[in-house]
Amino acid sequence: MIRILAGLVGLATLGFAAGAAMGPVPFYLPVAALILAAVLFASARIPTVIRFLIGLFAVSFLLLGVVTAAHEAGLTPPAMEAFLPPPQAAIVAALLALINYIICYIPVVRRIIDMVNPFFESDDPDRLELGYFGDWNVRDRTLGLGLLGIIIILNVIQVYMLVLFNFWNNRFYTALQDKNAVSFWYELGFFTALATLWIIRGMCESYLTSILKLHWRQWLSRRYISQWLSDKVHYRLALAHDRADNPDQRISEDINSFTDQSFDIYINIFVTSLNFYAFVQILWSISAQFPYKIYGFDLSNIPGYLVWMVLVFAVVVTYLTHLVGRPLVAISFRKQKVEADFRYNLVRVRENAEQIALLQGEPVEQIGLMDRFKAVFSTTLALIIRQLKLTGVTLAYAQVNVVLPFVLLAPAYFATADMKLGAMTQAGDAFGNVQGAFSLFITMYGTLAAFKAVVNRLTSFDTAIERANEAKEKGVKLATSAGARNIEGVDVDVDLPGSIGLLHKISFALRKGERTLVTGGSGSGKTTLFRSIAGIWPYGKGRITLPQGEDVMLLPQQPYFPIGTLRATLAYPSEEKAFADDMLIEALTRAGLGHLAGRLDEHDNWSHVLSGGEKQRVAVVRAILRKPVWLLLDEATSAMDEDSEADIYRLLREALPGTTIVSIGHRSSLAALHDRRLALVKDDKGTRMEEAPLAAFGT
Ligand SMILES: Nc1ncnc2c1ncn2[C@@H]1O[C@H](COP(=O)(O)OP(=O)(O)OP(=O)(O)O)[C@@H](O)[C@H]1O
Repeated sequence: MIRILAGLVGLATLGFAAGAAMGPVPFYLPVAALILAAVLFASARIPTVIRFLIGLFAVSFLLLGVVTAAHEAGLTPPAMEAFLPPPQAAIVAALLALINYIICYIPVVRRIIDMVNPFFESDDPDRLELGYFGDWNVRDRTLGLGLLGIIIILNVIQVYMLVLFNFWNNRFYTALQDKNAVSFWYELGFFTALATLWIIRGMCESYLTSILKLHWRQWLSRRYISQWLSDKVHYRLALAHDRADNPDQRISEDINSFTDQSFDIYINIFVTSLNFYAFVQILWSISAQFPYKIYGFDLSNIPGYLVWMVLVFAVVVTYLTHLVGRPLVAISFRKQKVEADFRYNLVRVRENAEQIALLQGEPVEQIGLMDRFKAVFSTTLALIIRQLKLTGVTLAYAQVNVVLPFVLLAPAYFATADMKLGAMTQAGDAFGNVQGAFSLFITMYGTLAAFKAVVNRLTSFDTAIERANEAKEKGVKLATSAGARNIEGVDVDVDLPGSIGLLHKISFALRKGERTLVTGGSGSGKTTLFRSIAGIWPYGKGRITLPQGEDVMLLPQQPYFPIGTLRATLAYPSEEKAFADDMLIEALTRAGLGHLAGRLDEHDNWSHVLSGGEKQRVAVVRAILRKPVWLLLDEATSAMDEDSEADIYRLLREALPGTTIVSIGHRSSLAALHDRRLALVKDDKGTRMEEAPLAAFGT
């Protein structure tokens, strides 16, 4: 597509060049067309979203260029005269394409574009809600680029309308000054029509922008959530907690801010550039009408002196703003972190309400929470103070700007008898718009600083996810073998985070069909060894071989409960409706939870409702429903009395005859429920795993 456009612009170059050679077409048109054609050819390799914008500007260039050339050649009807675009508008379109191309090569901007781009390339299906115009099934790429294009066009219309307002300003005040009632009422009618269009345009832009941001956020959230949850990345991130604090906040808030701000910043800069172009011409052309003498030297002898004055003023203030505002990026970054820490700790109190109440831990929780809040307080204070300084600079700048145009224009106004008030107000308006464009950096400093912090948090999250993915390759290797019957480990090292050794060169075989009890002192590494067998522990080396295609299920001491219906809790991690009612009820009854059979569709936080023993029975129900080939029980019956524990083991043997059970446990009564024991034994040389007599356990 972009190559076809490049070809068209190439053809236009020839056409404009011929026109210029014959006279009427201005020389800058073929020059701009040639540069644009080169940009389009080179654009094949840049991100889609920017290529699309360049394409959009190239189409605008072609349209404006043809209109301009036709006008210069005297081919446009006189009735169209008032509506023709200004002669250099085509150049601005070409320039915008060039600028968009160049920014791709600024490293920090490129990093942001690379984060923005994937949505605009995505083939994911989506649904666009357009109110009265119905709902449409579209790909995200079509939705993103389509809405972006419309919003850009709406913004061009906005700038065009601002120029119309500027000229209206002159006519309106002149009519007032001349006490010309007819002209006054006519201009008021013109204003009403323009203002109506302004409102409709604004509403369309606001709606479409919000819809685009919302869909983009949805897409990004889906992508980050899937990366975070895939391949146990979330678990490895939690283990290496220094890498990316509070992933929840990055996914919920940072993505929201990113989609919100990156779009606003781009549109803001785009509109400001157009504004700048439109009004700098007006200000430039009227500079000569406003003589300004300093020590006898008339400044209006300098072409466009008003523009230069605004520029010098803005450069000085921009530099000052940068000096004052620079630390904002780091402070904003820290603020996001401490806010998330504070919120997370509040959630932890809510989640562990019972434990805290039983231990009467409220005072210490309060101290802990207020400590967290202290960090929020001091960071917010640092932010307030920094923003105060920045606000001082921007407010002072804004106030000076109120009077500056008049200070510069007044001497000429008073000295020139026939100068109208309208000319003065139009110049003041143009002055304000140009200075607004120059001071974009100043007014947006706070937003840019916050945005940079958000970009940093998302990129460091990306890096952390990448590292967590790399860590997947580390740790004990799990190999599956078609010929294997048992789970076997040979010379396995299991480490703790920070390369601290836990188990060194241990070898073991968990034999199919044989109930094995793994024992060892507290903290000897039994659970961590189970994590390695389950394939989630990323620290260590060696190889554990498992029989191919055989499901391994691990039941921890404290099972996880999602918030939802009891049915969903029992089926977890399968779909809520994965099991028929009679299967669920039978499993519940066999596990001693028959009293819950009527509550399958009750929605609750079941981990707070059920007793410790009941929770462990629910985990057993899950195992019965899933029927794994290997069932690893990590103190999974510790909350039950010895008789209940024996019942549960009997149930597992009956309900899962093809399942091999391997348990970790401390109770001597477990000996009778197993066929064999492996013990982790610690001595001066480290911890080793050895065969141990069952009878000797617990004595
Ligand atoms: N995520 C972790 N980060 C750092 N150290 C850990 C982590 N998990 C476990 N450890 C440490 O590894 C050691 C072994 O822990 P593990 O839970 O495997 O022991 P265990 O034999 O199952 O103990 P217990 O019988 O008391 O349950 C302990 O010293 C523990 O502090």
